[in-house]
Amino acid sequence: MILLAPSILSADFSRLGEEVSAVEAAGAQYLHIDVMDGHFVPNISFGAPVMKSIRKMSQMVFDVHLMISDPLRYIDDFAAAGADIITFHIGCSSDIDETLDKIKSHNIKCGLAVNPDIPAERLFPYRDKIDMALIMSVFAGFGGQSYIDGVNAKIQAARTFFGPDFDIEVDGGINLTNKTVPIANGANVLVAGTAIFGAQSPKEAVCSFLNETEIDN
Ligand SMILES: O=C(CO)[C@@H](O)[C@H](O)COP(=O)(O)O
Ligand SMILES: [Fe+2]
Repeated sequence: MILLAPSILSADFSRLGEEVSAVEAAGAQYLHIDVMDGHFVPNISFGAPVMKSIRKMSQMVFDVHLMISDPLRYIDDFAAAGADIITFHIGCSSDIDETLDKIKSHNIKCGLAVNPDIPAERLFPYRDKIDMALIMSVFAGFGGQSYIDGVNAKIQAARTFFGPDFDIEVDGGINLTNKTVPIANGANVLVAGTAIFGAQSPKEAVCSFLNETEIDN
């Protein structure tokens, strides 16, 4: 089964509650929450207080993507704000094992991410500790970039290594035209920001993603 994770990075923040309700009503299972600090990536988005506000009105799985230098420092805040999954990047300054343990101490799922220039193999030593691998199909930092086809082999390598029952999320540049590409290479969780919240009707965009992915599978 394919899981869809609309990224609120591309939502209209003046109507964030309505935007979240629309994608939830359309059947999106995850809500992807892109946190950027202007240091690990050259862009700033929002933090735990924004997530806490929308937590009150949504039952979706809150899939937090931390693009920040020192994720360990903020795990408690995002857990308290209602995260269900917290993913951070290989290459951040926190100790990876310590950060994974911290996430687990809150009884929530954890993931590890790799940017396009980092091999999937860097995730492999953490197999027994992580619940999800996030393969970036753009360089983390901005919505609206184009899917990098060079990551397809990495998605395949991750699927081969982690096996059929493991969550492999792909993030960046995915739209209704190319969504079959990450799926065909082994992804089962798709992030889409611009293709959903940039559409005239985010609700219809979610339905199209989900209907067509059902057909594909
Ligand atoms: O983490 C990121 C970007 O760093 C993503 O989650 C983007 O927000 C996805 O947006 P689109 O590429 O779908 O516009
Ligand atoms: Fe993301």
